[in-house]
Amino acid sequence: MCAAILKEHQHGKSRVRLGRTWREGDVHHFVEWTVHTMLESDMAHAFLDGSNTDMTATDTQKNTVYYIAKQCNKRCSPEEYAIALARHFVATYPKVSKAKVWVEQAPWERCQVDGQPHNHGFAHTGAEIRTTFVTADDQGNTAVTAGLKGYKVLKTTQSGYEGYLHDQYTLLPETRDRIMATSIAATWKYSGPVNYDAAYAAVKEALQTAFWGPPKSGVYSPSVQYTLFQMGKLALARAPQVESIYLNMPNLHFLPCNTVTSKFEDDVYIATSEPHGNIEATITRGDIEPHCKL
Ligand SMILES: O=c1[nH]c(=O)c2[nH]c(=O)[nH]c2[nH]1
Repeated sequence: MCAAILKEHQHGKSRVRLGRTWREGDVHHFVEWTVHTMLESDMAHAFLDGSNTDMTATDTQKNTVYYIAKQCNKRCSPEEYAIALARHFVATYPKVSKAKVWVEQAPWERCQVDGQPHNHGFAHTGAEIRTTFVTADDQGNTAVTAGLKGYKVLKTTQSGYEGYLHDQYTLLPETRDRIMATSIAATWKYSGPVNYDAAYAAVKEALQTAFWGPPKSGVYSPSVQYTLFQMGKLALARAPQVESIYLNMPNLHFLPCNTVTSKFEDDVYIATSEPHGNIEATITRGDIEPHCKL
C-alpha cells in the first residue's frame, strides 16, 4: 500500500437553522439564522486510528449553536453572535485550535400596517441575505468578515458596453443603452471591532449609490467591471473599518427582443438567467490577502 499522509482536517455542522426573538417591551425583534460551524482540532487520531477520544461531536456543535443564541439575551448582530459562538468553542475545548462560524441571516423585515411599523409582524422580503464569517483561534485572534448575497439590482438605462475585442467569434453589437442587472454577492473584512449593523448599512448604501447613481440622472456604466470597482471603492471610502471587499456580480442579461410587428425599440426584452456573464474582483486599501467567500 502507498504511504498516505493526513493533511488539513476539520469537522463541523452545516445548515443549523434557528429563529431568535428579543422582546423589548411590546416591540419584538426577530432574526432567522442558518449557521455553519467548523472546528480545526488536534483530532488526527480520529482519521488515523478510528479513535473519537476528546472529539467535539458535530451534534454537540449543533446544540451549542442554540445554546449561544439563548445566551445572547440582548439584541445582537450576526457578527456578535458568531464571535460569541466561535470563541466559546476555542475556550471550551482544549483540542480545538481554531473555530470557524458562518451565519446567513434571512431577509425578515418589520412590516408596516396603516403606515406604522408593526410591533411583532415581519415579512420575508425575498431580498438579500446578510452573511458573516468569523474565525477565532486559541491564540486570542478573531477575524470578522461580513457580507451579503442574492441582492438583485437593476437599472433600465445608463449602461453600455463598447470597445471590446472584435474577431471572427464576436456577434455582440456595441451599445450605449442597455439594461444592467445583477445579483450582488459581497464579502468584506473588518480591521477591528465595529458597530456591525452600522457598518453593514454603510457598505450596502455605498454599493447602491455607486450602482444606481443619483436618483434623477443615474450614473453611466461602461461595463460591469467598471461599476464593480466603483462600488468597492465607495464602500472602502464610506466604511473606514473595512479593510478589503470582494464583489461577485453576474451580468444577468435582458436581451433585445424584436416582435412580429416591430424591431427592438429599448422596450421589450427577453429576460434570461443563464447563461450569464460573471465578473468578480477583490478591492483592498493595501496589500491584503483575499478573504473567504461564503
Ligand atoms: O459589462 C460587461 N462586461 C463584460 O465583460 C461583457 N461581456 C459581454 O458579452 N457583455 C459584457 N458586459
